[in-house]
Amino acid sequence: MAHRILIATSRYYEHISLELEAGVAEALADEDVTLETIEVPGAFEVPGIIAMAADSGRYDGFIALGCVIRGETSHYDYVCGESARGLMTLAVERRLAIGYGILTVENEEQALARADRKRKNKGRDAAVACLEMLKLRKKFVG
Ligand SMILES: Nc1c(NC[C@H](O)[C@H](O)[C@H](O)CO)[nH]c(=O)[nH]c1=O
Ligand SMILES: CC(=O)[C@@H](O)COP(=O)(O)O
Repeated sequence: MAHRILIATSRYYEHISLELEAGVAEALADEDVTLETIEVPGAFEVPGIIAMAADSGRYDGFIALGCVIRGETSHYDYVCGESARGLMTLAVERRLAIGYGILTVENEEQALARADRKRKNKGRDAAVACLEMLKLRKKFVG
């Protein structure tokens, strides 16, 4: 049966997220998966929405997408750190298969290079990781 994967994406930097989403779609085009996307305001909200969606039992795996760009204050550290921590907590404590595609960068130029499908394509990396964790989970959890 097709794996049901939810893409949880921050729209804070929408143009970056859209390119990451395109990278995911391209990477999974030939796989037996169904993809759904849900948007949240920022990276900080991504773990929360994945937790809610996981509770619904409708998804096998998750791909977290977004971009956090350093500003003038320490806010960046909280948004990046808490978002990653929340995702790791979900992955470890609830055995969720989560691909991590939230860019944490110094400037927009770095973000564009990492989102771009013709360059670093971090959307693809997150998609591949999610799929691989889904397969590995079968081995141990069923
Ligand atoms: N500065 C960035 C944010 N900040 C917003 C937070 O994620 C959050 O939505 C807000 O604090 C309301 O709860 N989000 C990003 O995704 N990227 C940023 O660079
Ligand atoms: C990552 C952020 O939240 C950042 O955009 C905030 O910028 P600032 O630290 O200049 O308020």
